[in-house]
Amino acid sequence: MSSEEQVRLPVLDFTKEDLKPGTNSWLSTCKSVRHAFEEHGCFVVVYDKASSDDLQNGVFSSLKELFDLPTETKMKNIYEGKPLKGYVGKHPKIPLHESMGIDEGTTLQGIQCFVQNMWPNGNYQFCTYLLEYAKVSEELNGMVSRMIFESYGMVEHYDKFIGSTSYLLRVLAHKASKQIMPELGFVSHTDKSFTTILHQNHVNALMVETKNGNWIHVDFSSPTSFVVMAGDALMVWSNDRIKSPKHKVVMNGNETRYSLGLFAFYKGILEVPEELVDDEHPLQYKPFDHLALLNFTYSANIKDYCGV
Ligand SMILES: O=C(O)CCC(=O)C(=O)O
Ligand SMILES: [Fe+2]
Repeated sequence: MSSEEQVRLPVLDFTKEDLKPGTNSWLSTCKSVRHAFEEHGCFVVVYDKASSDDLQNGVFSSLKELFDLPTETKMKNIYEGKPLKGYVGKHPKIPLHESMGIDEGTTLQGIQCFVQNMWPNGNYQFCTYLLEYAKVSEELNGMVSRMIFESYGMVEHYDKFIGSTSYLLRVLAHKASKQIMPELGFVSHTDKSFTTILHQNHVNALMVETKNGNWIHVDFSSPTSFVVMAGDALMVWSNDRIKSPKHKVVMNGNETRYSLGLFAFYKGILEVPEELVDDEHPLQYKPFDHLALLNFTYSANIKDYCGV
């Protein structure tokens, strides 16, 4: 095995009791977050607020129940004019993949609205478990966002930023491959979000491209593990200090993989802060409307959208 193949993503511990703004462990974690983002574009976080057996079993059995619904029902997950939020499945290039977006998925209203289309008589368990999980994921995203601002010396911008953030929760199912060889579950892409928080059941399948162009497997099979991923908007905001990494899902083995992604979007115009422009880092991007990027063609390069 070459040394490159042994590269692993950093694992940051967010379970420390005193991980609160102002403490030494907060300050050192801020540094680790910035370093991990700049080196890899993503990292694993250990966070135990959603790891109880009850919540884990509740979330993943709810997702099984959801994806076991008839395709016609799942196709009712439509958000007019917002193609990235609806149902995706039965795609000939990625037959193992199915996913659905839950707009405003960290609110009871957002989840109820989604549930109404799937189960007209309601589904109390689905609402309760998904909301509880989404809240933990949002909390984790808030901590990471604050650490980003703080680590670049701009903590005063955090409150406005997080107050204008909206969330898309995407739930995904990847069936086991029937082939002996590993099979592509979801094509290589970068996220359009500012940050993405990923969680999954015990089935690993995520691969991330390293700076050197090699693909590595990401193990986040523990109930306490999350992946934090930089999206294109963070790449823009950081003026290319942080690169949004390419990633894909490759299925191997004989179990269905359920995963959840919380995608954070800024409701407004994002621009590179002047503090992040200097001789070494000339301005790379024009200000851009983050939510409008969602409707820009999926495969487009961010440079085509708002590059200088
Ligand atoms: O299922 C995963 O772990 C990744 C999903 C993903 O990359 C996405 O939905 O953008
Ligand atoms: Fe992604």
